[in-house]
Amino acid sequence: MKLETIDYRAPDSAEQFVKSLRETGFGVLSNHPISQELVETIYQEWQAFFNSDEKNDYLFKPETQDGFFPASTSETAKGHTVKDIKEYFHVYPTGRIPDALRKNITTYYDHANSLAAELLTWVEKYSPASVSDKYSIPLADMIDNSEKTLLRILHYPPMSGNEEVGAIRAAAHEDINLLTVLPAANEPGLQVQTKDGNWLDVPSDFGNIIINIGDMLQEASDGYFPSTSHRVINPKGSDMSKSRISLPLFLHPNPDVILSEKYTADEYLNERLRELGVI
Ligand SMILES: O=C(O)CCC(=O)C(=O)O
Ligand SMILES: [Fe+2]
Repeated sequence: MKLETIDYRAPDSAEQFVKSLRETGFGVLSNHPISQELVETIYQEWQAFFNSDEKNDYLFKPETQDGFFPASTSETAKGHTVKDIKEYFHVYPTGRIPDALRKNITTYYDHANSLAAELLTWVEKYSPASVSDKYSIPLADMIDNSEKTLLRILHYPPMSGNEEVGAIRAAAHEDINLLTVLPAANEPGLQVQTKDGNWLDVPSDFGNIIINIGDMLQEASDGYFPSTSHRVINPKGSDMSKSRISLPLFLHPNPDVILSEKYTADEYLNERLRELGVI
């Protein structure tokens, strides 16, 4: 298996993109409309924020899940026992955001959401009728003005050498949401698991946008679109002294959206958050 980078502006980009999602759970787009300059500025601004003590003024609230999640309370991926080596901040439209960082991050949130809605129309268009018949409403409408869509700014600190044995930056996991939209991070490390169980580097050329399927789209498509396991491995050699910043946007439907015969979006999310032990 290989992950091909798809030119967003190519005449057959939609079809190729959905084919890649179906076969690998991932799609990589170049030449897309998200400003790389904006992404770079965000990486710089948030690196400074994570390096400062100000982050501690924004400790996350369990009820709303917005704010700063320190490394000490960071996630343990489903099925794992060791915490990931990361800290992060959750941006929601109604959540807390430091004033100085608000403008760029909310601009990015809006732009990435617009791209995401377009990509969901691509997924819908190239879903076989037997699959799209199962969608309760058009996929793009599911996320329209959703306050549940989450932008996570992740900081993987330099390796100290004192990490817990077996800990990695992000242990293998699947995302909970419909699709995840992720600009290539400022350092490599993201890998996707192939059907035969091997780990493959996701092309991380700066400027690419990486999209992956989450469990909610897998549920809504009755398994046609696979939610693929991915992870972020630790750097080696001189890269150990470098931080890594990444910016996944997790597309969440409005809570009342019917995902499948079994679940609304809200029921599905709560079940998963309970399993993770964060609510
Ligand atoms: O940092 C990355 O590149 C990916 C992060 C990720 O998979 C996640 O937070 O769900
Ligand atoms: Fe993920």
